[in-house]
This record gives sequence, structure tokens and C-alpha cells, in this order.
Amino acid sequence: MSTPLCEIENLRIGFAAHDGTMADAVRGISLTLQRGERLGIVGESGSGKSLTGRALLGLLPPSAQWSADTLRFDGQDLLAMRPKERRRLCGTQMSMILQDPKYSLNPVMTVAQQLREAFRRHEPKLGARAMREKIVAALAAVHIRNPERVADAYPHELSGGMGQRVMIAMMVSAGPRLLVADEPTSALDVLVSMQVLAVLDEMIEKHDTGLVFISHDLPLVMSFCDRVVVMVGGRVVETCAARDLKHAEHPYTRGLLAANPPLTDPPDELPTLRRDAAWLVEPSAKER
Ligand SMILES: Nc1ncnc2c1ncn2[C@@H]1O[C@H](COP(=O)(O)OP(=O)(O)OP(=O)(O)O)[C@@H](O)[C@H]1O
Repeated sequence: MSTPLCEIENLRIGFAAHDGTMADAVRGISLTLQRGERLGIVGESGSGKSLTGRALLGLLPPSAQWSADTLRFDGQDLLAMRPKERRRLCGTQMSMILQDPKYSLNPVMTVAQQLREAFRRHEPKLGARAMREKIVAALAAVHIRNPERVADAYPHELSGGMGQRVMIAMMVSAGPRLLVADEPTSALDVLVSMQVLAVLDEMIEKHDTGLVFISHDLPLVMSFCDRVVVMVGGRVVETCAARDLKHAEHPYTRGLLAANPPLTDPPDELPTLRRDAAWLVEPSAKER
């Protein structure tokens, strides 16, 4: 098999509490992502999904204390890379899409101004007219119906789905090799979610992008991703092909699946997830 696009080995992330003790948020996780692969990360709130995605991009909060045995992207050792090089990589070959475009787009700049800033990084010499054409084409490529009008709109004038498509246009403009999408559709209704996912799908196919898709939505991950990692308490408890997730064996994964009852003939009472402290126990070096 070829070298994976991303490799993480024994990633640990913690935060210092007020009393000086460390609160562990990610506890020795290891995972790989191949080119063009869609890897879903699921798990309850606070299980460390977002921090894992952020660690790959070098976007952890400054207060995070972290370490890893291996952190590689496209054969490059991210642990040995200088911060400037790392930032350049993040702006060009790695991108992130967040849940709510309201917090990612600058509220006092028009869509065109923001896209111009992003595009200029890759094509600093593009003239004003060619840049405008590129912006309008990028908005049309994510199926925005009136790209000329949307280009001159401010973020508050956009619907959630439109804002998310603008984000995708901005992030995929450079054809990133890695895209971390952190709950990109959870603020959208079902129909708009489907449209945004279709746009994402198209972009991933076009650029053979490796996708880390962070979500709470198990059925969505099962249909959209190739492989799934299940996290609980900062640990990976299960990794399997998305199509096999319904046969998952870990009791936490089974509990998550049972919390999504079928639409036809649902049970009278939803089962309660029974937690086991053993799920939080760190794996031995051999298990990792
Ligand atoms: N800046 C921070 N300071 C202190 N603790 C933090 C910080 N960022 C995250 N954490 C803690 O790390 C843990 C994991 O956070 P993370 O955002 O990765 O969870 P998540 O699985 O993505 O959750 P959600 O699904 O709610 O987004 C949480 O307990 C969170 O409180």
C-alpha cells in the first residue's frame, strides 16, 4: 500500500487545570488517512474529535499541551517542521471547514473580498478582472445560483447553506490534499445538508482530497465515509469500514447505533447507554 496521506501515532493532548493538574483530552490515539479516503470520526461531545482534527492542521489552542510519536503529512514529518513552513502547508495543502460559517467568515468583509484574500495567496499576480472572474467561477462551482450577487454580499446576508458553500469555495480553491470538516452540516436542514455534501463530494473527487469528517451523525457518516473511527474519552475504541459499522462490536459503538432507532417500527423506549470505566483505560503499547 502507498504511504498514507496522514499518519498519527500516540497523539496526546491535555490542558492544565487551575490547580496545576493536567486534564487529558486526547489520550494516545493513532490513525491513518489515505489519499482520497473519507475518514469519519464519531463520538460524544468532548471525546476529542475536534482536537484531533486541529492537531493535524497545527491549529490547537495555545493553551494545549501536546505530544505525538509520529505526525506525518504526505511523507513529511510535521513534528520536525518549522512553524512558518507548517503555516504555509496549512494555508495551501490542508484546510478546515467548521460547523458554522458565521464564525469562520469575517462579518465586515464581502464574500468577494474574503475569497480574494484566499486566492491571492496562491496567485498573487492575478489582475483585478481575472480575479473577479475566478471568484464568480468559484461560487458557481459550489452551485451558488447568483454568484455575482453573492460575491458582493456580506456574511449576514447569506443563509447557513450558502455560507457553508462559500467556505467550501474558499477552502478548496487551492485543491487541498487534506480537508478536515468539523460537523460541516450540523447547523443546516436536511435538504441543504445534502446539497452541501454533494458539493463537498464533487470537490473531494476532483482533487483526490483525503477527508476527515467529524460528526455526531452516525447514519450520515455510514453513508458518506469510507472508514469510521469511534472515539470516547479521548481514545479510539473502534475503527472499521463505514459499511461494517452496523456490525460493530464495541459496546459504546453498539450503544450509539441503538440510539438511532429505525424510522419504521421504532422501539417504545430508547435504550440507555451503560458506560464502562474500562473504555477510558489507555491501551497498552502492544494494543496501540
Ligand atoms: N481550549 C481548551 N481549554 C481547555 N479544555 C479544552 C479546550 N479545548 C477543548 N478542551 C477540552 O478537550 C475535550 C475535547 O474537546 P473537543 O473539542 O476535541 O471535543 P469534541 O469531541 O470535538 O466535542 P464536540 O462534539 O462537542 O465538538 C473537551 O473536554 C474540552 O472541554
